[in-house]
Amino acid sequence: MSTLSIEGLRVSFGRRAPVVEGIDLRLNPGERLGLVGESGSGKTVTSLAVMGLLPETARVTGSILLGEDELVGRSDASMSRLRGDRLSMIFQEPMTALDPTMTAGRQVAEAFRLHRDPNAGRARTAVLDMLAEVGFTDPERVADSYPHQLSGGQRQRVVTAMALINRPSLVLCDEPTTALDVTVQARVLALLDRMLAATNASCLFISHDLAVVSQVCSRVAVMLRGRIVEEGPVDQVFSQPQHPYTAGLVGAGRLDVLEPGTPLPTVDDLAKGRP
Ligand SMILES: Nc1ncnc2c1ncn2[C@@H]1O[C@H](COP(=O)(O)OP(=O)(O)OP(=O)(O)O)[C@@H](O)[C@H]1O
Repeated sequence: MSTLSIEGLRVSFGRRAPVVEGIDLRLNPGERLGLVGESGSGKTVTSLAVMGLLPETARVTGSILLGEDELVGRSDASMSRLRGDRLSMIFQEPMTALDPTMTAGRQVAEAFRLHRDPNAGRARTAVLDMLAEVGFTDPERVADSYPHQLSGGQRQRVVTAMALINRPSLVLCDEPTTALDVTVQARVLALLDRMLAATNASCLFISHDLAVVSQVCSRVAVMLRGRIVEEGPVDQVFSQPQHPYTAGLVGAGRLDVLEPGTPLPTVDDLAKGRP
C-alpha cells in the first residue's frame, strides 16, 4: 500500500482561481519524491494541505490518503494527533520551528510525550538517543541548550530529531537546507538521507535546488502554476525532460549555474534567456 496517495487535489483561497489543481501524487514506503517548480507554483500549499496546516480560508477538495486514512476534511484535533506522529515536517528555517524559550531537549521530548509515552524519564532517554542518532556526540549538552545557543546546522539537526523521534511514515521537507551554508547543507542532507533510510520513511522533498533533489530523491515532480507538468525518475526527467519548462530548467549547464537557494527561474525568465 502507498504511504501517501494524493488524487485530484485542488486548493483555492476565497473566490480566486485555484492555486493548486488536479494534483495526483503517490509515494511508496521509503520512496522520496522531489517537488520542484518556480516560486508560487504551489509546492508549499500542496505540502501544507497534506499536513492540514492551511489557513481556514483555504478550500481543499480531492483526496489525500495517508495509508488508508483520508486526510481531506479531517478536524484540526484529528490532524494534530497525526502530526508529529505518523507524519511530520521539516521546514527551511529551524528558528521558526523551534520555540526560543524552551530547551532543545524539551522540544524534542514534547512530540514523544504527546504521542508515545508521557513519562518524563523515559522521554529524556529517548531524546538523548535520538540526538545521538542525528550525530551529536554530546547529546546531554545539546538537550539542555536553548536554540540560540546552537548553530544553524545544529538547530536543523534538532529539528530533524524532533521530526523523526516517533518514526513517522511520511516526512515532508520544505527547503530543509536552504538557509544553511554549503558545507553544513551537505552534512544535514547526508544525515537526512541516512535517517530516512534507517526508518524507511517516505519523503516529499520540496526544493529549488535540482542538484539537491537528484542527490536525495529517486523521483521528481515538476510543478508549474498549480499543476504537475512532468513526473518520473530523477535521472530520466533531468536527462530527457519532456516538458519545455523542465527542459529549460535542466538545459545546458543549468544545474551547475544555480547556486543553492537560488529560486528556480520562471517560465518568463526562461523565455527571456535568464538563468
Ligand atoms: N494563505 C494564502 N492566501 C492566499 N493565497 C495564498 C496563500 N498561501 C499561498 N497562496 C498563494 O498560493 C500560490 C502558491 O504558493 P506556494 O507558497 O505554494 O508556492 P511555492 O511553489 O511553494 O513557492 P516558493 O517556492 O516561493 O515557496 C501563490 O500564488 C500564493 O500567493
